[in-house]
Amino acid sequence: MAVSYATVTWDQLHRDARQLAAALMPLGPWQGIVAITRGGLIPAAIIGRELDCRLIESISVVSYDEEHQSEPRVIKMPVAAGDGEGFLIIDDLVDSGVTAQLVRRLLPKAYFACLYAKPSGRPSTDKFVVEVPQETWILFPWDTAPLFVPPLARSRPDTAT
Ligand SMILES: O=P(O)(O)OC[C@H]1O[C@H](OP(=O)(O)OP(=O)(O)O)[C@H](O)[C@@H]1O
Ligand SMILES: Nc1nc2[nH]cnc2c(=O)[nH]1
Ligand SMILES: [Mg+2]
Repeated sequence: MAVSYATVTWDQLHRDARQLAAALMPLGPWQGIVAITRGGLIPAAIIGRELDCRLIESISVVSYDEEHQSEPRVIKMPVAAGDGEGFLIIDDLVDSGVTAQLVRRLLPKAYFACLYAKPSGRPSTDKFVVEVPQETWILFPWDTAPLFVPPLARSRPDTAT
């Protein structure tokens, strides 16, 4: 279980994806992008737009049920990407690095980039934007919604901090 949570807003995610695109631009041209679903889909769309890259393939991997990790399962292969030559692999984050290692084995010539990296996953990336502590759980904009919070003066004494 995570010790703390870090919330990423849509604005922050967009800025971080554009920063990643700027770092990837001089390493191109890229023939295509492989998004790791589902978390890599929105970052891949933003990066594809910035790099003017319209060939977006996907690989579907299931690694977590909420915060519980399981053996990763590939439920759709990225057939258009061949061995990965000329392709970028994009994901939202690496945590243990297990998902990234699995996808890299399937696309050995591709370049792996993500927005956020925890220390255990960092060696499995070629590029990332922000390092996040291992015990922090990242909450993406699609994981959250604004919620009413009562004013301090109206909260029960035993719940006020
Ligand atoms: O480095 P790891 O420990 O392998 O974890 C990273 C993976 O876990 C999450 O995917 P998840 O399986 O939760 O699926 P989702 O992208 O569909 O939400 C995240 O989007 C990465 O793909
Ligand atoms: N949303 C989210 N998914 C994950 N999958 C593995 N680590 C994380 C994380 O920190 N946040
Ligand atoms: Mg994922």
